[in-house]
Amino acid sequence: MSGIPMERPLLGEDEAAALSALAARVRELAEATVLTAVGTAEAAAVAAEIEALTARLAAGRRDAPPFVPSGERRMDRQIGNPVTGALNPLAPPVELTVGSDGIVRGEFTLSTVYEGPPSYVHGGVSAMVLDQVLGMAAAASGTPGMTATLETRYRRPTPLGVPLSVEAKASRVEGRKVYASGTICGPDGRVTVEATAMFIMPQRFVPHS
Ligand SMILES: CCCCCCCC/C=C\CCCCCCCC(=O)SCCNC(=O)CCNC(=O)[C@H](O)C(C)(C)COP(=O)(O)OP(=O)(O)OC[C@H]1O[C@@H](n2cnc3c(N)ncnc32)[C@H](O)[C@@H]1OP(=O)(O)O
Repeated sequence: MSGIPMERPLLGEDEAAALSALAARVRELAEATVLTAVGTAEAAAVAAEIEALTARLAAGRRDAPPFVPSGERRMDRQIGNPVTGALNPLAPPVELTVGSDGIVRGEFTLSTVYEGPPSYVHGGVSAMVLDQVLGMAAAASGTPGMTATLETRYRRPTPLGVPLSVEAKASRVEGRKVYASGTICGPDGRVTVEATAMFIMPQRFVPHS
């Protein structure tokens, strides 16, 4: 069992906006850190200032990432999610919409903090994005689940620093299992990564009938 409590505090609109703005600044900080050439003394001075800022934030620490109150869909509540969460500096973040056709779509740009091969996106980052998007497509089919399998096929390198699109759809539901597939495309519309996945609603979450 995880040591993080399942119960989540709910953020009000103002606090969610303020913390999302904070996360956006921290994202800029991460990229500036990867690219900085200010030299050792300045880097050490900035590190000390950041340590002090971190202590200020930690002065009011929650036991678990908060949620936002239920939006249009329950799955939009996880504002600390590492792919879609505006509150999480590690999230690009990828903004997703669910169409009436059940297709989950999003556009996003990945900065150099996600670099794998020089100038291209790390394959694990593409897999993480696809896991989330296919998982949301599974959930949109009415049967949310945990990832049981995820297969990625890297057709061509995914470029950093340019708009990418991602989409996914559930293809079939078999009891507690949902199958989904999706793609990431570059700005030219060509597929860079394809994925298929199977999600399983854990037995313990199935309501007893
Ligand atoms: C209501 C809540 C539901 C969950 C919450 C989801 C919220 C969704 C909301 C918003 C969408 C957001 C999107 C999120 C995207 C990211 C998701 C992740 O990152 S998930 C983290 C990574 N994945 C794990 O850590 C899983 C670890 N594995 C497990 O917990 C279990 O193994 C699990 C749940 C996958 C299955 O456990 P069992 O106990 O429920 O299932 P058994 O009864 O053992 O098996 C059922 C059938 O499935 C097959 N099966 C089980 N695991 C399999 C596997 N890994 N691969 C292939 N088949 C598997 C079995 O062979 C069996 O097949 P036969 O019915 O007999 O034919």
